[in-house]
Amino acid sequence: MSEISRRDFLYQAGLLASASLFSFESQAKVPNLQLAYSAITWGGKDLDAMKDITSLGFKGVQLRANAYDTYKTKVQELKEVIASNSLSLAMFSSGNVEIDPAKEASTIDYHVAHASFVKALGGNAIQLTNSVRPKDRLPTTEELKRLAFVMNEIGKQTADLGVQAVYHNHMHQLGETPEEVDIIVQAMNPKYMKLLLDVAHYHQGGGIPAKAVLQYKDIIGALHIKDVKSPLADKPNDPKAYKFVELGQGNVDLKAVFDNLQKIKYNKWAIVELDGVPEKTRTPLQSAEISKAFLKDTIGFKI
Ligand SMILES: O=C1C[C@@H](O)[C@H](O)[C@@H](O)C1=O
Repeated sequence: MSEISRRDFLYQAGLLASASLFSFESQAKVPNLQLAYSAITWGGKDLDAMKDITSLGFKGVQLRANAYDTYKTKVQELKEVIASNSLSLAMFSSGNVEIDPAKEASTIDYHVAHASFVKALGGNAIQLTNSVRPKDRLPTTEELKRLAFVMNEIGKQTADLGVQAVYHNHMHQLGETPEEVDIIVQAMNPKYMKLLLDVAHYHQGGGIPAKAVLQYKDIIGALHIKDVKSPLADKPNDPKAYKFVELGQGNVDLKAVFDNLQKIKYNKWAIVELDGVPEKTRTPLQSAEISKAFLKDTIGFKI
């Protein structure tokens, strides 16, 4: 072998070796992270959702408050369906928190009832959102702190049942921008409340989700792994228009998110979520397959 072809051979061999090392490393990227998928895409057809989610190899499911309405009087039936699909109930969308003092007792009772339901299903976490963002002005610091205060009260009571309450950052709610999220999170009592960091809502609110992973590493209780596209080609006059899309199809730097999850050795649920199929021609299962392919091929997960 001439010196040049020998050098070329060694170079190619080196590339191959580092390529296989890379794929090995990425498979082991966040070894203790648990992947779940949210039923929201199936629009209330939870039984179909669980069948599809299991078929794709995810280990957990997030159900929504509609499941409470349907199954509150037949909890065992739902528990058996979850178990027969070899799934865990990773998260339950418990709904909105009221900050009006007159509604404090009823909002606490509402979420505590959901927490009992979740406990009976074998789950241990509920997600809190809110619909109290003022329409005509920015929220005040007092309003943001008041939300944290009420959530702390909810979290205190659900903790007694063995259920962790988590605050979900969300567009058009209290906690849209990173600054608002920070005020809320700083006012949360970490003994009772954790953060569900939704990376797509956080990105759309102007934040850098990978940075938030490091910033909130001690208080993150769960993640929504999702992607969002903005602006939209069909809404050229609205630069703020956005839509949720399958993983890898939008603007969220998910690779950076997973790099930082690796740094913090994240070991809790990461729930893949897509609010609705972005293309009418696709089924929820087909959209989930696209996201799964991204997790395997780009992030390196073995699912
Ligand atoms: O409960 C939810 C409702 C959706 O609006 C949202 O995008 C999602 O993150 C969620 O958890």
